[in-house]
Amino acid sequence: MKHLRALNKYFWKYRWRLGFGVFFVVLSNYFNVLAPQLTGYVIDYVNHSLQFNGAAPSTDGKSYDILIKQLINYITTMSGAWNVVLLCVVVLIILALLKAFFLFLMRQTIIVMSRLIEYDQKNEVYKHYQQLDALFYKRNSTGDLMNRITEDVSRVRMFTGPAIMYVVNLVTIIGFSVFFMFQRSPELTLYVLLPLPVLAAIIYVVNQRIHKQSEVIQESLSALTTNAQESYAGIRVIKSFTQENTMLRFFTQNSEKYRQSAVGLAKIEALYFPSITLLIGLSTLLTIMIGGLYYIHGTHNIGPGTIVEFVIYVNMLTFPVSAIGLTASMIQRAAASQKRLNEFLDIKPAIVDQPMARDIPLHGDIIFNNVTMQYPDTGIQALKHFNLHIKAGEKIAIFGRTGSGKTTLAQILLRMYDPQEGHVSIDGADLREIKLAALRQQISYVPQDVFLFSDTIYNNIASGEADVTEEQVHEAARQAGVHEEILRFPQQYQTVVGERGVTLSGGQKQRVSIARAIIKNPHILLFDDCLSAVDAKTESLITGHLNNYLQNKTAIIITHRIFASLQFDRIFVLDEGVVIEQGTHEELLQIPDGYYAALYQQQKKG
Ligand SMILES: Nc1ncnc2c1ncn2[C@@H]1O[C@H](COP(=O)(O)OP(=O)(O)OP(=O)(O)O)[C@@H](O)[C@H]1O
Repeated sequence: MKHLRALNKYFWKYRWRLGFGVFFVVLSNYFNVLAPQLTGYVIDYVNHSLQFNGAAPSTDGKSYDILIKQLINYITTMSGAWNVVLLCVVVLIILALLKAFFLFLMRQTIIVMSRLIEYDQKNEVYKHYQQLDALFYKRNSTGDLMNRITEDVSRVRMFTGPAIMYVVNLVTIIGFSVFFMFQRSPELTLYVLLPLPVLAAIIYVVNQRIHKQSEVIQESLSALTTNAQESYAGIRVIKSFTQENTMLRFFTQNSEKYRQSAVGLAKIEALYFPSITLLIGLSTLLTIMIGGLYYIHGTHNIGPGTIVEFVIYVNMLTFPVSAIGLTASMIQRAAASQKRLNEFLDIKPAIVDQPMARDIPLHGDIIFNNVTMQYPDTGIQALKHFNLHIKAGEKIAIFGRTGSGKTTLAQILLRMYDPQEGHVSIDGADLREIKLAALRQQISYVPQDVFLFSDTIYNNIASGEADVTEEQVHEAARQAGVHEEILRFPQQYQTVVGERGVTLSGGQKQRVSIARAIIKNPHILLFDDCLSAVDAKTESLITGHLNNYLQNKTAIIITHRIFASLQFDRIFVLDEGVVIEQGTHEELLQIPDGYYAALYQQQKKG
């Protein structure tokens, strides 16, 4: 339950809605409990007036609510049982309407509040997800992240809405009805309420089982979501390796686990409701039996009216009491879900703005000083005492075998990870002294694994840049050598890419991604193997454009290909996290058995 304390800030925010909601529940239940008193009285009235020639029964020793008392006073001045019955029917209808009206207002306040909290909470979780660093995303599966922001938030809503409503309803209805029952006959009340402790015990035991089972269900649902999400994302691989059946088997296994636990829960719940109905039935039976005995023996001032009144009270208690279990399990599930949400919300992103961080305009004098980077989860040392100095305005290329640390270098420059040792600075400022947003806004990055949003090509290129013009988008696409191809699509720049639209080729995606980087027009550009999927002709077209575009910019181009038409000031070769060769193209070709020279010869032959 302590996990739910995280919701207090929302309850405070919506305190007026909550306060009014509780008030409406109280009012609706108040009008609800007046009905049995009036029904009891009218039965006694009819009974008495039939026996004593139209005389009203005495109310001595019987206490009624103030409103009912007023009505009874008025009734005693009336003549004719038929008129009294008619008046009582009208009053009962009015009471039912008042009850319904306040029930409506109760839902309008408490349930609406729960929807508002759900909305706020989803935004809070999403915002927090956005702030978390790359390591967090490595450690947690997408299915799990999705599950928490959807399923867990929904379960918490069941607490902030229905559960709170049921609890307030339960407390007020029990409070009101037990109060009036006690006033009427304490003995009969005790007998009628006798099955309640048994009910509470059953509810407790069953709820423990429901809670355990719910936890199992939630876990298997997470596994199932992850499983399904990976199959959709990797559908091309699955199909090309004809792994559909294997994936289906895997999904069916996970699904079977979910089915078993869900069916288990349904069985427990199936037992639960009949037992409650049985115990409530027992209360009704006790009311009629003991109330009947009192009436026969003429004791306790009990007549048929009181018996009917008690039967209505007992039935009135049926739903709220049977909802105890449901409500308790809602609260337990919400607590478990909020615990899962808190686990993520309590994670502090490792990469954050330091208090002294500033918004510095960057030109691109980049220094890696003795940088060692070890990935925390794998323990792999990707850079080892790595040194590199790139002067502002230089264009450098980085070569190296796969896994030599090239992408890691880019990740560190963007502060996706902070190195364990050493310093990285731009224009003399340590990366940690530069505001994260300022740093990332001033570096255009084209990643190795291109990602485009399911949106139009236009929006993908313009992404994030508020005031770009159409001409700028077209020019960026021209520079990236993809403008002509975009114009060939029927919808041109309005073509939707991805799941809902056209699937772009690998090379087209890379070039749209380059156009997206170019449009930012930053001083520093970081291209990670971003021309690997284009043919030689397109490559020389793009590198030709880039030669002009990159003038006066600092560019780091990570690649496995030697571009004939792109002039680099210096070239570096990495191996196992250190620089093993550096110099100009000509200098590197002079290194006997050098990696670069060998690559050049190999590509020349090709
Ligand atoms: N997020 C990560 N978590 C753990 N280990 C990683 C991570 N990213 C890379 N590594 C490891 O760090 C080493 C360097 O990887 P990196 O991606 O920097 O190589 P690379 O030179 O860019 O390779 P490629 O040319 O194939 O892209 C590799 O051994 C890799 O397995």
